[in-house]
Amino acid sequence: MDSPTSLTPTAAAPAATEPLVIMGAGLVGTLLALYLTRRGHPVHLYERLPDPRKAGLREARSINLALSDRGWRGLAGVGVTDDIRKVGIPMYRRVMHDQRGQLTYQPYGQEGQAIFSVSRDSLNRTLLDLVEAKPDMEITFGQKLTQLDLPARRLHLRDVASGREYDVPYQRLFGVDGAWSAVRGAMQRLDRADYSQQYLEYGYKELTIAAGPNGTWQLEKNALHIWPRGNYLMIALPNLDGSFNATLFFPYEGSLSFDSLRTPEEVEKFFGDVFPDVVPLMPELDTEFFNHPTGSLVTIRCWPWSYQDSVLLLGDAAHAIVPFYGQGMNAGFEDCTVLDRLLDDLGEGDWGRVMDEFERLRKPNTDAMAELALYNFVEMRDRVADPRFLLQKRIEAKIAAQYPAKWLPLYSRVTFSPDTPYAEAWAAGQKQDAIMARLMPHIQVEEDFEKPEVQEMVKSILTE
Ligand SMILES: Cc1cc2nc3c(=O)[nH]c(=O)nc-3n(C[C@H](O)[C@H](O)[C@H](O)COP(=O)(O)OP(=O)(O)OC[C@H]3O[C@@H](n4cnc5c(N)ncnc54)[C@H](O)[C@@H]3O)c2cc1C
Ligand SMILES: NC(=O)C1=CN([C@@H]2O[C@H](COP(=O)(O)OP(=O)(O)OC[C@H]3O[C@@H](n4cnc5c(N)ncnc54)[C@H](OP(=O)(O)O)[C@@H]3O)[C@@H](O)[C@H]2O)C=CC1
Ligand SMILES: Nc1ccccc1C(=O)C[C@H](N)C(=O)O
Repeated sequence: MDSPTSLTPTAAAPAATEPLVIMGAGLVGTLLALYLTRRGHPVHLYERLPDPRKAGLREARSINLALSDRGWRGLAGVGVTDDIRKVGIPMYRRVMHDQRGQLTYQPYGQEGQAIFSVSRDSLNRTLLDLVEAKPDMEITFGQKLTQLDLPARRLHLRDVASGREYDVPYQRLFGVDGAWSAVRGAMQRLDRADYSQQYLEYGYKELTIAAGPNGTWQLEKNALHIWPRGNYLMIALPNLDGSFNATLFFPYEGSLSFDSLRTPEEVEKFFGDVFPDVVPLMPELDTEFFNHPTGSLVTIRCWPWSYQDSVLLLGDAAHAIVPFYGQGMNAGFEDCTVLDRLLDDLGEGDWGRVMDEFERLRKPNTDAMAELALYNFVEMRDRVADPRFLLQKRIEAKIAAQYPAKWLPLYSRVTFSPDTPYAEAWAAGQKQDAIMARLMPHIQVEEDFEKPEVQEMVKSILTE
């Protein structure tokens, strides 16, 4: 994890009575609230949407999420892992489905290592329950931030139900209002604010693979399923009720695209041709395809993430990434861990310093994660269908077993490390890719790895 270096702790400030304001009660906002309240601060959370626990399910997108070690560490810091573990399903491997319905497998890590499928809604509700149980915590739902006066430290909010508009002063504001952050929007209008957004030419559509009789799973339960098709892909993550949430990542335009599938017949023909094994398990395919929204996919980078000592962006508001590594929420949870650690190390006497240090530590790592997410897009839609790639992964696992001190696969560094900085993982992964490019021409089948000349080559490369 990003750790502060050679910093002198400053004296902790007396507990502030004015609440810290958090804008956005999504995944990261609620976790952040738990961290800040644990430090003795009153917290006021504002959220644009109604309380999901009262309003029922909205038409949620990204229905389930992969939670991995960084996310678990973030949850562990406020002692809530047990609550979440109850609603998670471990996924130990990728299962690839080819066009004839044949399966290949790729374990995520070592025996017993898994990423967890959790429902966004359960996670959000659980975190909200935990937040609400704390004293000195206020959550106001249905309040949308419409304007932010940064120099005057004043929020302008609209009560969504009544339309009433009002101002709220603050001393410290945490902008955790997601990829389309209004807090960031205000900061972007300042002098020397950098901002970029890059959309993929792909969108995503969420679909359902039905549960079998008595809530049984019709595909392997403890796995993440992938239908890699070169230029596009579908994935599926398991739910507790026996269903799977499938997501099609597909071009917006072109000969095979959202644009080209206009009728139920076209959708059925397309799915029947390219995903034949799963179509019989998707009885609502047509309705869902035409009724569910098509989501866009974007990488957002900005700088700075803070304003004086009064505003800090975290989570997607600071670094929205495409979902292909399953790390957006995990990175946001890691933001909370890093901020908490900085507050321990630096004290709370100088928030400006804490905020500066936070963005300095986090930015290179979330930039690296943005690259990794794009890298995994190509891997998931294309490379996992290539037997040579799967062979390479098996060889990497053998190298890791033989030289554990020298080789940890990139996926493990990103996913199964609670704290390796993303930038360090990405740099090591690029080096490993270069090594594998030298080695693989000498390996045609798995047994070739045992040949003395290959063993010699591996040894010599690793000691270079
Ligand atoms: C298809 C898909 C799959 C994904 N899969 C994974 C995965 O497997 N693993 C993973 O780690 N990540 C995944 N992600 C990323 C993950 O969803 C995000 O990183 C995560 O939701 C970010 O949390 P957040 O709290 O920063 O933002 P959000 O969860 O978006 O929360 C922001 C909150 O702020 C509120 N808000 C917004 N604007 C305002 C305003 N003006 N006023 C008041 N409130 C406001 C919103 O209503 C929302 O509740 C996925 C994303 C997508 C799209
Ligand atoms: N990096 C990525 O590719 C993606 C990341 N995500 C993350 O997951 C979170 C939850 O996703 P989900 O529930 O689907 O949220 P939504 O995509 O439904 O977005 C929530 C709100 O953000 C605003 N919004 C959405 N798309 C855009 C856009 N292209 N430009 C400007 N504003 C937009 C809209 O606000 P209004 O109604 O006021 O206009 C919308 O109602 C998001 O907040 C985001 O952080 C989600 C999708 C893609
Ligand atoms: N949650 C996701 C959402 C969309 C796309 C991929 C994921 C993944 O989790 C991929 C997984 N990490 C993998 O590498 O197989």
